[in-house]
Amino acid sequence: MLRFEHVSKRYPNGTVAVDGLDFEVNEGELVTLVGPSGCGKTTTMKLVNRLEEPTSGRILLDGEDVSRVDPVKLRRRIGYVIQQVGLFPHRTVLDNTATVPVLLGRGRKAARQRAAELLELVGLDPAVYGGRYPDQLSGGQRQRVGVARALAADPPVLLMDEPFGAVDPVVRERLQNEFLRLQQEVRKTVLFVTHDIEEAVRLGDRIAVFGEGRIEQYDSPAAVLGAPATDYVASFVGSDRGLKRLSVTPVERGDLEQPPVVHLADSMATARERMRADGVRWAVVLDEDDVLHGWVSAGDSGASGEERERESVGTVAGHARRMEAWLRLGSSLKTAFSTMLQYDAGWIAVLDEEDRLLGVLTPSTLHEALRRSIDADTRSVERSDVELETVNGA
Ligand SMILES: Nc1ncnc2c1ncn2[C@@H]1O[C@H](COP(=O)(O)OP(=O)(O)OP(=O)(O)O)[C@@H](O)[C@H]1O
Repeated sequence: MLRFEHVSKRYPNGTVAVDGLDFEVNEGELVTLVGPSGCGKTTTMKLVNRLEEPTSGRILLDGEDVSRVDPVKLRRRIGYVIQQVGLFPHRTVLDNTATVPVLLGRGRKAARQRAAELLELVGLDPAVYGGRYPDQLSGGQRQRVGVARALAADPPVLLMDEPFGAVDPVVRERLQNEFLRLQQEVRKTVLFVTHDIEEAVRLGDRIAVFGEGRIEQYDSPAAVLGAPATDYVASFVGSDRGLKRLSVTPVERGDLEQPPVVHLADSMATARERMRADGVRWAVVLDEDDVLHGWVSAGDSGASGEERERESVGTVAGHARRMEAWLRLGSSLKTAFSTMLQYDAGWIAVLDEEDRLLGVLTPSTLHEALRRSIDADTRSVERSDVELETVNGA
């Protein structure tokens, strides 16, 4: 879809901003470019939409050399979102968003209709925000308008240069989540510049780690964190990369425990029987629609016969306790861990997309999943040790 072939850029003052870039971005892929200030990330972006021209090499968009495409036509195919959003201060949010469709010759009415849809898509109610002016918005809201505007021409490619750099960390995380959800819907080919490794890891399908005008590693987030290709990458991702890795390691089916499951309408005698059969002292409780309700305990094992008798009376509904912590399958181990801490819970239900219970995560299964993630790290270290030994032994 987008391909860099031996691309270099030397500015007239002699600065070599990028030096022999070779990489490819697939259609619908979100690639983050990460690296310290001045390593050439912004220049790389500007070469794509021809705000800068390469000194050597070429860039292909859908197989076509961008240097042969008229820059104005090219930029219609490429949305551009920058940190200083650059909204027109004297136009309303709706008109700002409709700017490009109007330029593209869409009727004003159709363009505004589309703009309203896009504002909706980025989480701004057009009825509330459409008539406001940019200075009547928060920084985060302005960024959303910037994203809506970039999407307005429905370009297949989006270039985003630190779009969430100017907002506080909480708003930033919200914008990142919203953007991920939006990207699931629109599936653009995205180049996203950031100097924040956490942001790169959260958003990227792949990450290009830049150092001094070159790509040091181009890989999945898990690989960049788990097996940094060079010392430079290792120091850039930080010594807490094991922890960062939690945010890219998903909860998998194999991690789940399967406690007995009972329904609110079941009798307690049935519930106790199931727990006894499984050798456990609690069961997950679902309501009549199979939606998570909570849990029920088998009761105190030291209870007298009479007490046990009482505990067995009636339905599960009379004994069940609420438990609302749950996760989707595929959530990160980091989310699992923080949910468990937040609810101070001994277990968390894991649900599928249709809210059906798939199993539960307990501290011990979470621990195993953490091990799985850390082992993957250690294995990659061992592998390089082995290579060294082979070299030394030869
Ligand atoms: N127009 C220019 N003329 C000369 N040098 C430039 C020009 N633009 C950028 N540079 C230099 O090229 C190098 C790469 O700059 P670039 O803006 O691409 O880096 P960056 O990784 O995006 O940095 P930041 O994260 O600070 O935005 C820097 O040394 C910068 O000073």
